[in-house]
Formats: sequence, structure tokens, C-alpha cells
Amino acid sequence: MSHVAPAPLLIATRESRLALWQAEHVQALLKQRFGLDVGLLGMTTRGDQILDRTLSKVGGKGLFVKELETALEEGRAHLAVHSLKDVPMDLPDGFALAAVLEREDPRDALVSNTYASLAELPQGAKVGTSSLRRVVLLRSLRPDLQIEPLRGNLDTRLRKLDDGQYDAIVLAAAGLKRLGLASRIRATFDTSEMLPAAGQGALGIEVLADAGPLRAQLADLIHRPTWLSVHAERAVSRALGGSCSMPLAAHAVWHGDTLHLNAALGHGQETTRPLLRVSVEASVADADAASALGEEAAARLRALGADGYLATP
Ligand SMILES: NCc1[nH]cc(CCC(=O)O)c1CC(=O)O
Repeated sequence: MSHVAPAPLLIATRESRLALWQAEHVQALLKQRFGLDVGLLGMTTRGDQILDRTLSKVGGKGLFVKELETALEEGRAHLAVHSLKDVPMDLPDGFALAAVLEREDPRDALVSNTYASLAELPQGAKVGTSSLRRVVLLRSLRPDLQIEPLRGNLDTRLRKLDDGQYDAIVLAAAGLKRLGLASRIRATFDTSEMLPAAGQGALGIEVLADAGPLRAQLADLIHRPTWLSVHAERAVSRALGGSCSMPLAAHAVWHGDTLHLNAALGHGQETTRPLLRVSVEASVADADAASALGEEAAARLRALGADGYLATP
């Protein structure tokens, strides 16, 4: 490798257990693959400080990302590691997604101390989640459930369940597995019933767009099937306006050389509106083709009436 990296390299990271796990994972990978010594720059973001309020009302999930980007911009750190699910569809000018790593389990999981599956939950059971996507999908599966907001990092959410505030909660399987909490999973939702969010389970590494040599080196870490899948998924969201407050699911899987993309859109306010669902597939060889597949899914959602679902409240 002839790339000369600026030394010492620093990864900007949030300080939740999951964010630190993810940053340390990339730190170890950079050591193992390139012999690079990389440090961590822990940061508390505005997103972390206001977890008690509705994030979408104060700037959205992008708040978790923005302050890490500022650290890159100011040269205090050189890369940022994110759960791709939390990364806005369009990065601000001057930033680039250098790599996406192989996806962990993309599915959602049911966690409960009493019930072993969604089907076992009694009529009207109280289920915690703050994801609009999970709310609309749960509602379509079990209209009787009482779905209540649930915020905080993974440990906080599990504590609220253990305190008895909910009969069950829904979390990403990936986060639980990464933190060694897989034993808390009582049931994993099939993707056909709880379609994952765009990018769920995948890690993204962000750098300054003009970080030439570093960016080129990180490109070696790209897991190509995941890279193409998440381009397709994120393109659906981008084509529909990209807001993280939109109850949108988008999930792509490979069957041989063909990428199958499923997307679903719910109505955030009107509970009587049916979910809109589409499936598209194509033989996809590059990121542009993957994005085109995502745009096709978005166009089909529009043909089903998506515009009537997207109006801001
Ligand atoms: N929105 C929070 C968030 N962002 C990423 C993950 C972990 C899973 C992943 O990497 O997709 C979680 C927790 C959750 O949704 O339960």
C-alpha cells in the first residue's frame, strides 16, 4: 500500500455503547487490514442530549451525524462511523460515504420478558417503539396493540422494558447482537412482515470528500453486495423526499445477480390508510443501477398514491 495516511488518524464517534462498539470495530479493521493506528474521539451530540423529545421535531436523526461532521470539517477527526440507518440520504456538500461494511442482521426483533412472539401478545398489549416505520408496520400486523413512544439508547430502552413500562419493545436485531444482547431477542420478525429501514444493520464510514488517499484506502473496505443494496434502499427514500420522519421501509436482498428491492410506505397520521407496498428487481452491476432500482420503487409508490402520504403535518 502506497497510501500515506495523516497520522494519527482519529474516528469521531458518539459515546453510546453501540456507537463505541461500531467505532472500535472500524478501528480494529483499520489496524488489521492496513496496519493503521487509529484513535477515537468521543463526542456527545445534540441528538444524544435531546433523546427525550421527539427528534423529528428538533432536526431529526441527522443531529447524531452533524456534530461528527463538524469534527471532520475542523480537522479534529478524520473519519466518522455511523449506523447507516441514521445517516441522512444526502450528505452535506464536502462529505462522502467512503465505505459501507458487510451488513449485520437487518431484521427487527421483539424483546419481552413475558411474551415469546408478537402472536402471543394479549389484546391491547403495550408495545414500545418510537420509529414511525415500526409503528405503521406493527399497526398493520396487530391493529389492537397500544403502541407507545420509547426513546433512549439501547440500554435505556431495555431498562424501561425491565421496569415494566411495556409488555414488549421492538429493536433492531443488529444493535442487540453487536452489544452481546442477542439473548434478549424473543422473536425475530421476518422481513416480509416487518420490512427493515433503509440501511438497517449496515455501518457507514464518512470522510471529507477531498480526503483523497484516505478515501481511496477506505474504499477497499467496501462490501460490494451491501454497498449496492443500501444504494438501492437509500434511493427510495431520497426520491420520496428523504425525511427520516417518514414511515418508510426499504430493504434489498440478492438472489444471484439480481437485486430484489421491497419498499413500504405508511401514513404517519391517518391510521386507516393502508400500507403501500412495492417490489422491484433488476440485475444490478453498479451503484448507479442500484439507485435507479430505488427510484423505480419510489415511482411505483407514487403511482399507488404515495404523494398523499407524504404531505407534512
Ligand atoms: N435508530 C437507532 C438505531 N440506529 C441504529 C441502530 C442499530 C441497528 C442498525 O445498525 O441498524 C439503532 C437501534 C434500533 O433501531 O433499535
